[in-house]
Amino acid sequence: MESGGSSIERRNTLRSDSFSDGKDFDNLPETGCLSIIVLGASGDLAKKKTFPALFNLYRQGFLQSNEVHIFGYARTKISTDELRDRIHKYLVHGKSDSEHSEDVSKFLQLLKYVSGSYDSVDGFRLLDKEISEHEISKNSLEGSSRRLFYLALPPSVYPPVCKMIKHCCMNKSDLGGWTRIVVEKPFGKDLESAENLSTQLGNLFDEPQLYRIDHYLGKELVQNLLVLRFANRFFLPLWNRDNIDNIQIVFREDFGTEGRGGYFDEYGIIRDIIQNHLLQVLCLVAMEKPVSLKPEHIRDEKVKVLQSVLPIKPEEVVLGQYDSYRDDPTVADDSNTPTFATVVLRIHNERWEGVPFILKAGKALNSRKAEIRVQFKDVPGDIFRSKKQGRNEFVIRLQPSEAMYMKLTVKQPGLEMSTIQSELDLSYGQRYQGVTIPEAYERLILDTIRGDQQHFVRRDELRAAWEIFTPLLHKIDDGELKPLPYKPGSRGPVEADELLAKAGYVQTHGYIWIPPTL
Ligand SMILES: NC(=O)C1=CN([C@@H]2O[C@H](COP(=O)(O)OP(=O)(O)OC[C@H]3O[C@@H](n4cnc5c(N)ncnc54)[C@H](OP(=O)(O)O)[C@@H]3O)[C@@H](O)[C@H]2O)C=CC1
Ligand SMILES: O=C1O[C@H](COP(=O)(O)O)[C@@H](O)[C@H](O)[C@H]1O
Repeated sequence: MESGGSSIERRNTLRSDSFSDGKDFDNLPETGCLSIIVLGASGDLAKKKTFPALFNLYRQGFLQSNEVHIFGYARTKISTDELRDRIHKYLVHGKSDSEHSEDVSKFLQLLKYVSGSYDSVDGFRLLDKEISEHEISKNSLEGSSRRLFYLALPPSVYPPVCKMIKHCCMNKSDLGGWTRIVVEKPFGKDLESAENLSTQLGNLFDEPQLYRIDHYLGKELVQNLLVLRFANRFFLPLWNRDNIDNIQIVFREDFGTEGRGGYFDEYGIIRDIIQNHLLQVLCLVAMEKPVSLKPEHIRDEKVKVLQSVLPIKPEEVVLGQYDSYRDDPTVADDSNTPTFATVVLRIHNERWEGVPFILKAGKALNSRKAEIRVQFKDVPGDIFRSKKQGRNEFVIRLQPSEAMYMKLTVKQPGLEMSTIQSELDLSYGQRYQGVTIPEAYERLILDTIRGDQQHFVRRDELRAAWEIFTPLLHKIDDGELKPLPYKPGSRGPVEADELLAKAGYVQTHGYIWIPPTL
């Protein structure tokens, strides 16, 4: 297929080659029907992300009407038709062709809503009955059916819900069937609470049944990181402390907590973005080459990176809170919660000793983007005196407008021998015209069905991630560290830029990368 071809091929099988719940199912084809159960189906994530992702998988042929049924479960008392009405507009969002609307109505027919509480046997028995009826109607052999429970719920209810699933909704798995549980972040609030949650879930399900989702791991350019690093000769010799001066991993949003103030005030930007999304990206940027692409080999290397991170120094942290944040009635008037943070992490190993990894995230800033910026050291013996032009940088723009570009110094075209900064630019919109880049949730749900845990967070990874941030978070929770005020629509506190410069980042003045237009 040409490199600009269809992003996902239609497939008949949902089987992954790389993994199978720790059991040897090689001789057991997955013939049983598939039930996907979205718990918290009345909520924000379910309507905006989970159902649309399922719809896109259906539309592309990854979920087949003859084998899949989708159940919504929540306390809210609505009918199946009301649930269909609620999610309809999120499925058709931005699309209008008639073929699509036919797909939408067929997809909605796969849906069934069951109402019940999260800790009652009655609700879950009813759910199990509905799932079993579906399995029987599809002539699915006992032991071969597959059940995927997606917890689009606040983590506080994970333990009772998992207990109920274990108690009332497990199927037999001796003929290749399975039961898997997908849990959303935040997985805990600190090391202790996360371990507590992991233990409660671990007492009910084996690790290969648990899928801790971090949707940044499903983003196209995050998935590209290992390919870039380990399939290109260019990068192999350069990717180390001898050549790289500093690395920034940045998340910026140009809107505030909007409607999620209550949740956010309890967690703050470090728990919401940095401890999970940005740290996962850091792992992929910094890890050593895994033995193979097997999920366990990759996750082993990620854990090693996390375990090599040194304790965070308070002087290498800048926190901020945007001015109108506390106007939200769901936010405490004296809230100490940061909506912005810059944190320098240092990795104590042979490859990265001395290279600061600067993680920066903020809400209500002047732009929306997420990117990785690798800044190289100055050229030794600079005969062109090109240092003033700025350093080489390799930038991976995760969103919006996925791209990667290399900032480099070239001769300015013309008669004079002068230098200028330019770039080698791979902008996806231009290079891969007509290709739809799948949504992160789409890929990750497909992985859960295929049983591929590569892009999910393993328990020891989670533990190591909390070990890094818990001391800092406790200092913030105790009011020992306070966020600095910043204006909504700004770059955040100026102190953050000062910290960046102190860590070694040299800004190129006068250069700006403009994504190419078609
Ligand atoms: N929304 C988003 O953009 C993102 C969300 N997440 C995570 O996904 C999960 C779900 O998020 P989201 O959909 O926004 O959450 P919601 O607040 O919308 O909750 C989802 C559903 O859970 C039920 N619920 C809410 N609060 C409680 C409670 N205290 N006790 C029991 N049930 C409750 C409600 O259903 P009912 O009352 O009908 O039972 C609600 O519709 C969370 O873990 C969140 O952190 C992660 C990334 C992004
Ligand atoms: O997990 C979260 O992510 C979103 C940002 O996701 P993105 O894919 O749009 O970058 C963020 O807005 C939210 O606060 C956080 O919980």
